[in-house]
Amino acid sequence: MSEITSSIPLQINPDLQEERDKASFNVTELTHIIYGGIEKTKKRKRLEKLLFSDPFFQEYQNVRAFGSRSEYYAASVKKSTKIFKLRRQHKWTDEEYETVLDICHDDLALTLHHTMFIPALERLATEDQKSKWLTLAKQYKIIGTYAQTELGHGTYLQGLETTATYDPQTREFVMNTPTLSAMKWWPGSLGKSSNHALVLATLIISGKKYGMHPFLVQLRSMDDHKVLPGVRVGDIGAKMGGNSVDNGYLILDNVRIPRNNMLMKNAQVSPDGKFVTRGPSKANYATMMLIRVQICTMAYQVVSSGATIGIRYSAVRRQSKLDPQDREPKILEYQTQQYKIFPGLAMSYAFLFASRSLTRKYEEAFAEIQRGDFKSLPELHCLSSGLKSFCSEHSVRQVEIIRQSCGGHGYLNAAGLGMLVNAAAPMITVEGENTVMYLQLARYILKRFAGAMSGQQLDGSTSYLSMDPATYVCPVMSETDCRNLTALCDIYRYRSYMTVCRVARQVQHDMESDMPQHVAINKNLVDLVRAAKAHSYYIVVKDFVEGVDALVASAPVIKVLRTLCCFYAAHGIAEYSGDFLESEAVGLHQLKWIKNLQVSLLGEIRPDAVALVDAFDYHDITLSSALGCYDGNAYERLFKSTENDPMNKEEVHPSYYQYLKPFMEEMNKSKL
Ligand SMILES: CCCCCCCCC/C=C/C(=O)SCCNC(=O)CCNC(=O)[C@H](O)C(C)(C)COP(=O)(O)OP(=O)(O)OC[C@H]1O[C@@H](n2cnc3c(N)ncnc32)[C@H](O)[C@@H]1OP(=O)(O)O
Ligand SMILES: Cc1cc2nc3c(=O)[nH]c(=O)nc-3n(C[C@H](O)[C@H](O)[C@H](O)COP(=O)(O)OP(=O)(O)OC[C@H]3O[C@@H](n4cnc5c(N)ncnc54)[C@H](O)[C@@H]3O)c2cc1C
Repeated sequence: MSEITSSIPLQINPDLQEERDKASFNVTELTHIIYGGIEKTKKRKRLEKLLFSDPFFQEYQNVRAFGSRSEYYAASVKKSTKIFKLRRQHKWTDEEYETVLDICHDDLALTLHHTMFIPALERLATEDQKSKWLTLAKQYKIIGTYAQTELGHGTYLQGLETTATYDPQTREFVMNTPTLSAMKWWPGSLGKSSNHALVLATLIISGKKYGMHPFLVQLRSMDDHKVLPGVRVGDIGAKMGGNSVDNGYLILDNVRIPRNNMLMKNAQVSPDGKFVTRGPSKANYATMMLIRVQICTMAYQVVSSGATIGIRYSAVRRQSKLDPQDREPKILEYQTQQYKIFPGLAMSYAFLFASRSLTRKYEEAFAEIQRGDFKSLPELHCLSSGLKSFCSEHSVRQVEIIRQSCGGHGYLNAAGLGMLVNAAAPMITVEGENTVMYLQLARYILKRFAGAMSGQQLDGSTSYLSMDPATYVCPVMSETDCRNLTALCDIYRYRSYMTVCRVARQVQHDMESDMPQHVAINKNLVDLVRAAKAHSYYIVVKDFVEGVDALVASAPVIKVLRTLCCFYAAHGIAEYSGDFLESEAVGLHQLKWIKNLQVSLLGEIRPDAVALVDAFDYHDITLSSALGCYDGNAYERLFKSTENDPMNKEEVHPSYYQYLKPFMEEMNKSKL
C-alpha cells in the first residue's frame, strides 16, 4: 500500500526553515516598517484572525478555484455582505476597512460600492446631498457603482454620449442612451449587484451641451431588485480574470430623475435651468485621481504577493545539478532564477516607498482642494497618471516572469500566480489606459520644460527640468561609486532630463517647420511616452532612495534595504541600457560596472530573500497559493488541492458513459 497521502505536514519545510534561520535582519521589525508601525501590524493581525476564523473564507477559495462563474459571483456577493456586516458591527474606520480589503485582495463582487461609489459621492456631492445619499450608501441602504465608460468611449470623456437633458417643467433630468455606442459598458458591480449608479452623462439644457456631470440613477427596485422601467442592465460576460465582479452594461430610455440627483458640488443647475460652475473644469474627474493613487498601492501588493510565492517555492523546489557531487540544489541557487525573481522583490520595496510617498502627496493636496485651493491639482494629476501607469505596467510584467520562473507548477491555478496576473492585468487599462495616462504626464512635462527654458523656477516633481545639463558629469567614477544611491538617482534624473529635452526640441522643431501642433505631437508620441516613462522611473528610484535614507531602523534592516534599492536602480539601468547610453547619463565603462554590480548583488540578496518576502506577512488565505504557503509544503498542498477538483469527484467521469464508452465500443466492433 502506497504511503503517499495528501495530508499536510505540521512542520515547516526544512529547506524553508534553513532560509529563515540565516536571515541577517529581524523580519518582524521590517514587517512593522511595511505596515506603518507595531500597532498597525497588530491591528491587521486581529482583523485577519477575525476574518479567517470563519470557515467560509477557506471554502471561498474552493469556489474561486473550481466554481462556475455564477457560483463564484454568488460566493463573492456573500463575502461582500459578510464584510459589510462586520464593518458595521465592529464600526471599522476607513483605514481598517482598507486593511480588510488588502487582506481579501479586494476580491469582492460589490467592491465598486466602496472603492468608487462612496468616494465619488464624497467628492462630487454637496453637503446636503451627502447627508442624504452618502449616509444611505454608508449604511448599505443603497448599493451603487460608478458608470462612466461606454461601449464607444472610455478614454475620451468628452466623447461620452449618454445624455441628461434638463426639463424645467418637471424639474427633472431625462436620462438617455441615444446610440448603441452610448450604452454604459464595463462598470464593476453594475450587471447584477447595484441598485443605484452614478451615471456620468453629458448635461443638456435648452439644447446646449455643458460637458460631463454625475447623476444618481436608481436602477432596480428596493423591494425585489427588479429592473426599473426604462432601464436595461446586465453582465458583459466572462473576463480573463476578476470574474467575481459583475462588470455590466446599462441602457437608459427616458429615465426621469429629480433635479437634486445631479451631484452639484462642482456645478449646479438651478430649478429654472441656469447652469453655474464652481472650481476647475476637471473637478468632476476627482474620483479617478484617487483610484490612480490606489492602483500604485495595488501594484505593490500584486508584485510583493508574486515575489512571496516565487521565492518561497524556489527555496523548496530542488532540480538538476550544480555541484555534480552534491544533491540537487534549491532552484533559488541558480543565478538565472535569482535574476528572474529578485527584480520583483526589489520592485516590491520600490513600489512600497513610491506609493507611500504618492499617497502622502495626494492626502496633502486633497486637504488643500477641500479648502478650495486647487494649485497642486495639475502636478498631482500628472504624477498620479505617470505612477499609475508605471507601477501597473511593471508589476504585471514582473509577476508573469515570476509565474514562468515556477516552471510547470506555475501554470496551475493552485499556484495562485496565473490568477494574480489575470486579476491584476486590468490595472493597465482601468482609470485611464496607461499610454494615454503617460501622455497626460508627457504633456505636463513639456509645459514645465518650456517654462524652465523661459527662465521659470520650477518646483515639485519636475523641478529638475531647470537643471543646466552642461554641469552634468556622471557621478559614477569607479566600481565602488556604483553602490552610491544618490549617484544612481542622479543618473536616472539626467536620463529623464535628456529624454524630455530631446522630444521637446523635436516637437518644437516640427512645429516651427509649419507642422500643425496635433501632427507634430502625433509624430512624436512614442518618444513622449518614453519621456514620461523615464520621468516616472526617476521618481520611483528617488522615492525609494529617500525612503530608505529617512528610515529609523536597525543597521541590518537598513543595510538589506539599501542593497535592494541599489539592485533596483542598477537593474533598471542594465535593462534600459540603450536609453541610458543614448542620453549619455552613463558611458560604456559605467554601464559595465553597473551591470557587474547588478549581478553580484543577486548573491548578496540571496541569503535574505525568504526573510524579505516573509516580512510582507501575507496570510496563506490571502496568497491563495499552494506554492507560496508559509510552511513551504508545496507538494503536499498541490496534491491536497486536487481533492476539491470536481473532475476527481467520481472515479469514472459521466462523459465516459456518454461519449467515450460508445466510441470505444464502436471502434472495437469496427473491422477497419
Ligand atoms: C488587483 C487589480 C484590480 C484592478 C481593478 C480595480 C477596479 C477599478 C475600477 C475601474 C474603474 C474605472 O475604470 S472608472 C473609469 C476611468 N476612466 C478614466 O480614467 C478615463 C480616462 N480619461 C481621462 O481621464 C480623460 O478624459 C483624459 C484622458 C485625461 C483626457 O481628458 P480631456 O480630453 O478632458 O482633457 P485634455 O484635453 O487631455 O486635458 C485638459 C486639461 O485637463 C487636465 N486634466 C485631465 N484630467 C485631469 C484630472 N483628473 N485632474 C486634473 N486635471 C486634469 C489635463 O492635464 C489638461 O491640462 P492642461 O494641459 O493644463 O490644459
Ligand atoms: C476590469 C475593468 C473594470 C472596469 N471598471 C470600470 C468601472 O467601474 N467604471 C467605468 O466607468 N469604467 C470601467 N472600466 C473601463 C475602463 O476605465 C476603460 O476601459 C479605460 O478607461 C480605457 O478606455 P477604453 O476602453 O476606451 O480604451 P481605448 O481608449 O479604446 O484604448 C484602446 C487603445 O487606444 C489607444 N488610445 C486611445 N486614445 C488615445 C490617445 N489619445 N492617444 C494615444 N493612444 C490612444 C490606447 O493607448 C489603447 O492602446 C473598466 C475596465 C476594465 C477592463
